[in-house]
Amino acid sequence: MLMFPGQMAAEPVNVSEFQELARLALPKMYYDFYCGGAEDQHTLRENLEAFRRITFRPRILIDVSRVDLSTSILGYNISMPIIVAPTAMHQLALPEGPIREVATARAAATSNTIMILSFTSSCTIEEVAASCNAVRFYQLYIYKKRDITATLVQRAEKNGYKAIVLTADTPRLGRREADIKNKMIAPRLKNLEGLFSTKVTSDGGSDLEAYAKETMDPSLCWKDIGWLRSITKLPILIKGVLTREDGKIKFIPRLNSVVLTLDILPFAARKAVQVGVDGIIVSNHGARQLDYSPATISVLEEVVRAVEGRVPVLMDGGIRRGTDVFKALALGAQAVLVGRPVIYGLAAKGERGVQRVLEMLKDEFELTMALSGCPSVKDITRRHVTTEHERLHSML
Ligand SMILES: Cc1cc2nc3c(=O)[nH]c(=O)nc-3n(C[C@H](O)[C@H](O)[C@H](O)COP(=O)(O)O)c2cc1C
Ligand SMILES: CC(C)CC(=O)C(=O)O
Repeated sequence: MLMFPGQMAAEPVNVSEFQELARLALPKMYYDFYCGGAEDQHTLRENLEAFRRITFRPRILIDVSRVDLSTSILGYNISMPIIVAPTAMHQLALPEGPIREVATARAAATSNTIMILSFTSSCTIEEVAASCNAVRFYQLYIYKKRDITATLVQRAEKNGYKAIVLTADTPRLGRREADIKNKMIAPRLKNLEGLFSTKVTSDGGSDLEAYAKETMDPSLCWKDIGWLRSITKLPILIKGVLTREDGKIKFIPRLNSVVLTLDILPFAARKAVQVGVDGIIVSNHGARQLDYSPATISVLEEVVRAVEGRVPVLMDGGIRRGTDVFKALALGAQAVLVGRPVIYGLAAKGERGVQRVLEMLKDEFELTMALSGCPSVKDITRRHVTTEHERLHSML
């Protein structure tokens, strides 16, 4: 956003402008941490670019005097198919005052949508739960010290979180070169106070990476979903399943609904269903883990097909416009998660900023629906978009 000296900053009108405000507001180390991706950041660019290669097939002369964006996820009614992704350490975006993830949760509540609280949050599970009536899911990393993970799951359950989102794409942290150069600090995790010290120091690079190496369990495998199910009644969402080899896992009967945040691959999608999860989130962790993973929107349909409607599929990665939300729904997602845009809102304007970002995406999505001839989310179909693959195929 270009500004002349003395000129008042105009209110941002889109998510990119919020990003610029966040860049101006944050110390470089934190801004780099939030906006960066892994290694060459190819996937980071692709997450955005792949949306631009999808075009619309809008319909006309359909009554769109009322447009209904509401939907439901795992039985929870929400005002729009846009929910808050789990992102770490909101304290870095909003250092003043005790609020942090509480501000994000309150904004989600005002927007009548779901917030997924990160395992690496600055506020505690209890603080966020007490702050508002947003429907909350709890994102989980499985630590080498299983009892710590189990304690947090129990606290989430006790405090009214409605599902566990197991992030499974992080046996080790992706190589984020800006964090290495900046010597990114390790999180101080209030949730772990009295349980475990997260104070680690790297030998000259990213403390965050050293923290992940020290804590995350790289031996995590499919059978551990059985363990997780044995310690909670909550639905479980998993993030980050990858190979056909996962087929060795035995079927675990579904005891209750389970949601899964899945990173990318269709075999993984089948596996996720096989072990009895109730939903999948297609995600490449905002391009922060394995660089040269495909853009999530480009593999969404493949995953949706593999799942064959047995569980809902959600997606995240690169959602910056209401048109992106529409494209994801047309390709089979039941809802999308937004990560960085929420942080940009928080860094720029606190709770009100997050609220504005969610509102902007909602308004843009509503307009996209109207201009495409879709009065409700159920009216959005595969035939409302053309993918690059289809365009290339039609030229043969
Ligand atoms: C700064 C940052 C921190 C994140 N922290 C977490 C986390 O703690 N747990 C997790 O499962 N995913 C985490 N993610 C990934 C997000 O949940 C989500 O997959 C991603 O941000 C979506 O892409 P987007 O940022 O383009 O919307 C993080 C992403 C960012 C950008
Ligand atoms: C502390 C990190 C493990 C949080 C995270 O998932 C991320 O930065 O992408």
